[in-house]
Amino acid sequence: MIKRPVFLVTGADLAPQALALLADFDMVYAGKTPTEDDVVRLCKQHDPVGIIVRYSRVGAQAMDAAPSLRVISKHGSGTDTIDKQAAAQRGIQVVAAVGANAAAVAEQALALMLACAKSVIQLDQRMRAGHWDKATHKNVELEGRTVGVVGLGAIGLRFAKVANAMGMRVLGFDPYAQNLPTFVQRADWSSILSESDVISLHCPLTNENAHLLNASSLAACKSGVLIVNTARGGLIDESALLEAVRNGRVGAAGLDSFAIEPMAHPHLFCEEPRIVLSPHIGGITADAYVKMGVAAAHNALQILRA
Ligand SMILES: NC(=O)C1=CN([C@@H]2O[C@H](COP(=O)(O)OP(=O)(O)OC[C@H]3O[C@@H](n4cnc5c(N)ncnc54)[C@H](OP(=O)(O)O)[C@@H]3O)[C@@H](O)[C@H]2O)C=CC1
Ligand SMILES: O=C(O)C(=O)CO
Repeated sequence: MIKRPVFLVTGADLAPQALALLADFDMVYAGKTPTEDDVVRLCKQHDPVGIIVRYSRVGAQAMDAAPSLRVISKHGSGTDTIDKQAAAQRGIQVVAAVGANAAAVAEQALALMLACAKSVIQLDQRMRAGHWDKATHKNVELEGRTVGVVGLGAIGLRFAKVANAMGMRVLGFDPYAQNLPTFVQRADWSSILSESDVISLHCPLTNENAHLLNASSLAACKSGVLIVNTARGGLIDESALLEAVRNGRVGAAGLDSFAIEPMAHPHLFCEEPRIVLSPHIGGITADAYVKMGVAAAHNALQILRA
């Protein structure tokens, strides 16, 4: 029997619509949260022509373990867990399904911003404990406030558009984006820090921006700033953020991404009611899951068939 080419998926499953596109391939699944070693082992065992990255790191060792590997296709947008330099050196192409989960993540960022501004989780917990804080608590009104959007790509621009429709002034920081829409006012980093009432991160994690928000940048923020991070945990120094929430420099933080995932439990973030948490789920709605799978399969096939 002729052996069919293999796709390795670093996750437990793919949407049926994506699988239909890959019907000519044998599929191998690395499980729910595979380690880099799992990926290396499966590459050695199955020599895939393509890897669809849902979760996990894919480094040089995995690439070297799969001589047939030609494409690494991200089931989503951020490619920070893929060693792109090692891939380029080996002639392996890296592609991403940018845009497939943009609506989902922009909505998650808006949900976290609103949860922070309106103390949604905190007040819910207080009421369940028998408190009625109407006379003592004041929420933040977002209309007329300034939001600093960091990264003006598929997600950042969608988020910015809705924020602007809510009456917010939108400042945007992105050294690479061109032709910004009129509702975004381009700003330098120091203006983002000094003028924003809300800062929402929507840029990739790269070598140049690790700990973009750290003790010194947080100290330059407006007192009470709301921080939203649906991008990557590594963009924030988490200890500095925790300290800034505790001392009130940061009014509240809504986080969907963490330096280490899954986030450890117990974690100091869980002790702070003004930190709202979600388990890196922004990009995962039922609709986005299908769109990401289809785009990841389609992108990989385009490369294999070129
Ligand atoms: N929470 C979740 O589930 C999800 C999180 N994400 C995260 O969101 C990020 C953005 O996604 P998406 O909008 O689809 O990606 P895009 O590539 O469409 O947009 C990112 C934008 O940020 C720019 N950028 C790069 N470096 C910096 C920097 N140092 N400062 C400011 N801007 C920068 C990019 O420029 P250039 O194109 O030149 O690099 C690009 O314009 C992803 O990289 C990922 O980390 C994405 C999807 C799901
Ligand atoms: O698309 C991405 O980058 C993600 O984080 C998916 O969850």
